[in-house]
Amino acid sequence: MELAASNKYINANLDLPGSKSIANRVLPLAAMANGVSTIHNVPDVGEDVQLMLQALSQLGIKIERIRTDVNGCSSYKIYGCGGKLPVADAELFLGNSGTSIRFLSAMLALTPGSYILTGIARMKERPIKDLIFALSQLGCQIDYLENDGFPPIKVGGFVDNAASEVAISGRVSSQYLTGVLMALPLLGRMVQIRIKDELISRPYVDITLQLLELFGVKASEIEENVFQIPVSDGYKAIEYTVEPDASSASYFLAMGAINGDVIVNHLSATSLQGDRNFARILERMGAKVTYNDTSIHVKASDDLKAITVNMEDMPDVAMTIAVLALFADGITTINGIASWKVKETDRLFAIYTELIKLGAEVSYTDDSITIVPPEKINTNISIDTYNDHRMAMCFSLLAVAGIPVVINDYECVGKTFANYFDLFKQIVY
Ligand SMILES: O=C(O)C1=C[C@@H](OP(=O)(O)O)[C@@H](O)[C@H](O)C1
Ligand SMILES: C=C(OP(=O)(O)O)C(=O)O
Repeated sequence: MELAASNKYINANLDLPGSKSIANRVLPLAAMANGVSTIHNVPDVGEDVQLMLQALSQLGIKIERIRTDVNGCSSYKIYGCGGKLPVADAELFLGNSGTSIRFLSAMLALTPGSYILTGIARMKERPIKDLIFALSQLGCQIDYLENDGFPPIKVGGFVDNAASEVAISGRVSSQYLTGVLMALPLLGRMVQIRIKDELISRPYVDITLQLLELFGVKASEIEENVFQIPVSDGYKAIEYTVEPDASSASYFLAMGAINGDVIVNHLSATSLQGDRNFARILERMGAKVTYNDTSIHVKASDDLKAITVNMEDMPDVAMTIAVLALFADGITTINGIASWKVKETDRLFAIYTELIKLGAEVSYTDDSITIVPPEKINTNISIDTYNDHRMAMCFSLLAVAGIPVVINDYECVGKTFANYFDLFKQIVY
């Protein structure tokens, strides 16, 4: 897709689609709950969430679309199975959705049925070993069907061994801990989970803990990195509205910082998602930022300036900062991004390669990237997107900064935001 340079001052007031991370927690929790839940603002524009919905209906969960909400979202009724899935044998295709495969692997491993979980070729390169190792401590039976440590896997034949403590690594992905936290309340007894090394992407675990509480299970962190699941009779049904996706918001807030005045509604300093803090990074780069009760507002102010920043808590929107570095005065260093290598693509390689094409001087280590912007950014460059939605969305910012660019295979945005470029064109041109 060719994106012409825009010199327009961007004025936008946006209602964005619901959060993938929240939807992909709430939907399986509602599926396992006792009773019928109603969930609003579920993004139909995101393949990851559609794959989760599809998997749940394959497992026999009744799901009813009851209403169309704004911007490609719907409200659904989820008929919870009270922890007893109607279908005991299924093969689930989960695309390249890390949340779907990690959360469902954990939940299904602790139920009596037999299930295969698989995905696209890249999914088969994304590690899952640390999660499997934790689940096997509870008596879960799990086999790797192709390569050790990676999907596809087969889970089945769970026999509870009454373990009261599980140790898990949080160094590669926080999604493993989230999966275990979501699955354990189904056992109904008290269990402790201990992080045996370090925990990256911590704000995502906070989303999990807050949502578990809404579903009636108050898991607590009894000491740093030790989590306790209480005795419970499972999840209760809820009515809930999914917040807009704060990672998707980053592209529009960044447009405000480059050349505009952008308001994103229904996100605030108290939103569940850690990426709510993205605008605070824009503020450090020189944008004028206001957090209101029900919106985040970013306005261009001074020229953008380079910063050194640790993005371990916000790995997804760290990519947005990497592109903004092109327009910032000085040298940007982003630390805390080791997890980039195991996401939709090797994001370290992808970001490095595409920034170089644009004329930047870029270097990296295992968990950092340093970007020196060129005097003049190369125009009309074809940006490869590596089947990674965020590559397409963050490099689209070039057009907003007045640099014409071509985004190859732009349809990859469908993973979380199929209508991204429709919205982009509406507000940028
Ligand atoms: O739990 C979640 O919803 C997510 C956690 C993060 O992954 P890691 O914990 O693997 O960094 C993030 O990158 C991903 O987009 C969504
Ligand atoms: C890393 C991501 O997704 P996931 O791990 O859920 O596939 C993402 O959306 O940037």
